Amino acid sequence: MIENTIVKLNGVDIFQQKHLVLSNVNLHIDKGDFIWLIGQTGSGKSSLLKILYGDLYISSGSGYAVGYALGKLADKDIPFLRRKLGIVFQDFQLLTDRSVEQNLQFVMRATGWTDKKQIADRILDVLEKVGLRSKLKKMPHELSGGEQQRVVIARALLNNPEIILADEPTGNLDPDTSEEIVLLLKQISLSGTAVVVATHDYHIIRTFPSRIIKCENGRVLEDVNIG
Ligand SMILES: Nc1ncnc2c1ncn2[C@@H]1O[C@H](COP(=O)(O)OP(=O)(O)OP(=O)(O)O)[C@@H](O)[C@H]1O
Repeated sequence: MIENTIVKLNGVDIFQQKHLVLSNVNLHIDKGDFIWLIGQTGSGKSSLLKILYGDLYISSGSGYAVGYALGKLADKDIPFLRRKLGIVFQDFQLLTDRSVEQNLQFVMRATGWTDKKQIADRILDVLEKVGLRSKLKKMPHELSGGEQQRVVIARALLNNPEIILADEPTGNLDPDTSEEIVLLLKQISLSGTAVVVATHDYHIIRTFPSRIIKCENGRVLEDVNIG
């Protein structure tokens, strides 16, 4: 496997239950790539992301992501696979009864961190990256939607992932805040972490032009131009 390759799908068919959602998917993602993922509701964007984070299994073709052969994933591999991926969804999924710091600590403990100093340092490090160092002790409801989404991105960065998968990360945000979040994700990609963003927002794609892939009629199309 070439050193820069983060994801490689070859001839993969993607099913939800018995329904073939996407067929013969070929996809190559390198270190530091920033990719827009578009397509109508129900076209298969989330299903494609699910294949990458081991929530759907590959039954035909071959797939590789962050060091794992997706066709051979055992249940015990999945937590380790997910540590190398950062997942960011539209609804922020922060624990509402815990502070920013406690939300991040919770994930770190769950993913095997034990040293208190290392945990504290890493939390400050990721909050610095998303510009929220001063919000350490705040509760989620004390933050704006954009700030909450930044905490979710900070959480996704904790284990230094090779790729961030973001499913409609700006779906609940106003246009200016959406741009700030995408700018942050762009910066993250420039530092070497690949980023895939599923979105319906063509305006933001035009603001931040990059490679576009599209789910359409059961296929994944490459190098799409949205005009
Ligand atoms: N858990 C499931 N069980 C069965 N079918 C499903 C399941 N989840 C999704 N599907 C079906 O798979 C197809 C693709 O859905 P998917 O969620 O991947 O689309 P999407 O492009 O992400 O849509 P959206 O833009 O609305 O998020 C749809 O036909 C959907 O109904």
